[in-house]
Amino acid sequence: MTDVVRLDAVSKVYGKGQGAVAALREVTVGIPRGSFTAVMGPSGSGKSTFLHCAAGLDVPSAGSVQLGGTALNGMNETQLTELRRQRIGFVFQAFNLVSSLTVVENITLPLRLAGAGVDRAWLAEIVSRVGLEGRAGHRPAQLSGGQQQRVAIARALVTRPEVVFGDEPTGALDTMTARDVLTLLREVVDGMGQTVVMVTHDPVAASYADTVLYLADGRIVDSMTAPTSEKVAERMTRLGAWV
Ligand SMILES: Nc1ncnc2c1ncn2[C@@H]1O[C@H](COP(=O)(O)OP(=O)(O)OP(=O)(O)O)[C@@H](O)[C@H]1O
Repeated sequence: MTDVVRLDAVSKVYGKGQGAVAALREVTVGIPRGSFTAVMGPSGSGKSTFLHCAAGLDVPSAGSVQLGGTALNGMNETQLTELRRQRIGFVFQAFNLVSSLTVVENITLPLRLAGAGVDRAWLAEIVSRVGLEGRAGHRPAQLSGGQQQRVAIARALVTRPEVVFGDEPTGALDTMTARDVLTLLREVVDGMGQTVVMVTHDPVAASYADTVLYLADGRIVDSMTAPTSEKVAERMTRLGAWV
């Protein structure tokens, strides 16, 4: 499998001088196309910084990031914004839907922002895959939390991005609803060939991934394939995440 995201010796330092914080330290990793990756680690280990650097939301202090073979280094903010809009999907803990827009308007918003047309067949397929048929005209307030996150996932998929990044996508959901959303993300990988990279604190969520990357103090210190929630929890305990 080819890597859709590549980080080579990526470091990120916030601040300067005495107050400088090294949030990432020479992180090198490749994310294979069509894979589901969970990023875990103790609080402050650099998970969000990793996601932000990989997604072009933040610029590394050193090292290089590639997305689908395109180097992000040297891109200006306009180019990065365009790249994020066209080639990356995002799913956040807080859904981040526009309350005044309907389900379909929310899903197609990235296309309208990019000035692109709507492929009706593709839209119908996405709405069906995320299980929102019959809800197209609803507004977010008329939906459950799980349904709202399904809208956000559909919105992330609508541009056929190279990769979907999730920042605690199930963090605001109850256990059962979270499992439904994780099952959907798994289907997005298995059925659509999408690549998903998700930051999570939850070993159960991580167990839906193909690979778990463990960050500690800004470095990738371990990875695990075929994770189970028990193995993930045990590894996190050894990292000192929950002591
Ligand atoms: N904008 C910033 N300015 C200064 N320091 C920052 C900034 N963002 C993050 N940091 C610091 O960088 C380190 C890594 O932060 P990051 O948010 O990536 O960790 P995390 O693993 O996502 O944490 P959490 O699980 O608590 O969300 C922390 O020490 C944090 O305080």
